[in-house]
Amino acid sequence: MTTNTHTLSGSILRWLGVIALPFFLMLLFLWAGGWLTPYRLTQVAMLDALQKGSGMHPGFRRNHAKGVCITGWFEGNGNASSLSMATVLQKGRVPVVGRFALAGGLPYQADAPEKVRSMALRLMPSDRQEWRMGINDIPVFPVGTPQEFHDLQLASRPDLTTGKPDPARMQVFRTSHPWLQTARAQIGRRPVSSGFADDTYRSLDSFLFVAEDGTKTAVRWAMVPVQPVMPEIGHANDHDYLFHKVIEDIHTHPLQWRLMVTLAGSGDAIDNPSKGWPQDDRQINAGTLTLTGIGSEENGPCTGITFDPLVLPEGIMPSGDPILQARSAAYMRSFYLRSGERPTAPAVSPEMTVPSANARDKKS
Ligand code: HEM
Repeated sequence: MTTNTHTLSGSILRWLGVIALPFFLMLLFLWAGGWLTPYRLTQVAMLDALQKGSGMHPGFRRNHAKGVCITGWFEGNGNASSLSMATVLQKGRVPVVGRFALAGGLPYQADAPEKVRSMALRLMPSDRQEWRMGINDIPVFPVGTPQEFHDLQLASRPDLTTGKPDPARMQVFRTSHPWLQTARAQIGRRPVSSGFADDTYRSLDSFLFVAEDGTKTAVRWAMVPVQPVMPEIGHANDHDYLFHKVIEDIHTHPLQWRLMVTLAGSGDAIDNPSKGWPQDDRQINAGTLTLTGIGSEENGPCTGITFDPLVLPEGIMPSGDPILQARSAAYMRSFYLRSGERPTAPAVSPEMTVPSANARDKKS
């Protein structure tokens, strides 16, 4: 009798195992595909929202679509090495590949003073502990969460008849997100420099520097131009004046930026890039970026790279800022999509060049 009961419960368990495992795997599959949580913000939904604003431009980045590749090096001075063990922050020079771009998914948009400019960098030390970053020339990010970013893309998408964002829809977004008013005002009144060369680019998101002994310090950083900052004058008759200017600048002489690291003060928002940090937070000059080459995205050295902000060396970690994870997922999807598409020629396509030895000598 006891033997029969054991045999029966054994076979029930075996059958449950046979049914339960595939059932569990099926649930997992449906969950990962977003079928069980239709309101969860997925990387697909995020990219759809970006595409609703810009339309479909095969082969181009789904954001910051208009750009050029840049090359040069970063020279760490060791000033930040007590805060982070990252190789790139020790004394020494590492090669850099990067990109200048305009925010937005339109690869042929006209350059204009109010448009957000960006610098993206891949710092490549010989021990492969590379550091990638995408940094923008605004003081704070317009939103604080991935959901807000998604909703802003939908609210600001162009109206089919006017080709511009519908003011009523934008007003609904602003009224329902009053806490973003301060960031919007800060972005609106930022000083605008003459071009890419004399602009300051900021991480906006916060990160953690990790020292040898494990101590973590919350930081943000900015690339601050060594070139004198000139006021914006605009060039209405040149559709690509910002790009033409930076191509000419780099062809004439190398361009340089200081990497200024800001240490969070007590009370600074670590997990929300729409909130600025006070001007009197401690800053460290951690090294100098020098750019000497500029060239087309068409088969250029930056085209096969996505500047995912979570590609970090040992010694730099993501903070709790939720936008970082969303960026990483969106950049991967954008990279995946564009890699399988054939792009048309980019709007600006300089041949990859470095300045003449003569021009370099004049600078140093
Ligand atoms: C949830 C928020 C965000 C989303 C969904 C998003 C999405 C994207 C996507 C899809 C790309 C194109 C990536 C590629 O194809 O390689 C991109 C590029 C870029 N993003 Fe974001 N982004 C977000 C927030 C930010 C923030 C906070 C910054 C801060 C500075 C930033 C800076 C950049 C830069 C500089 C690029 C251009 C990189 C390059 O030149 O290749 N983004 N973004």
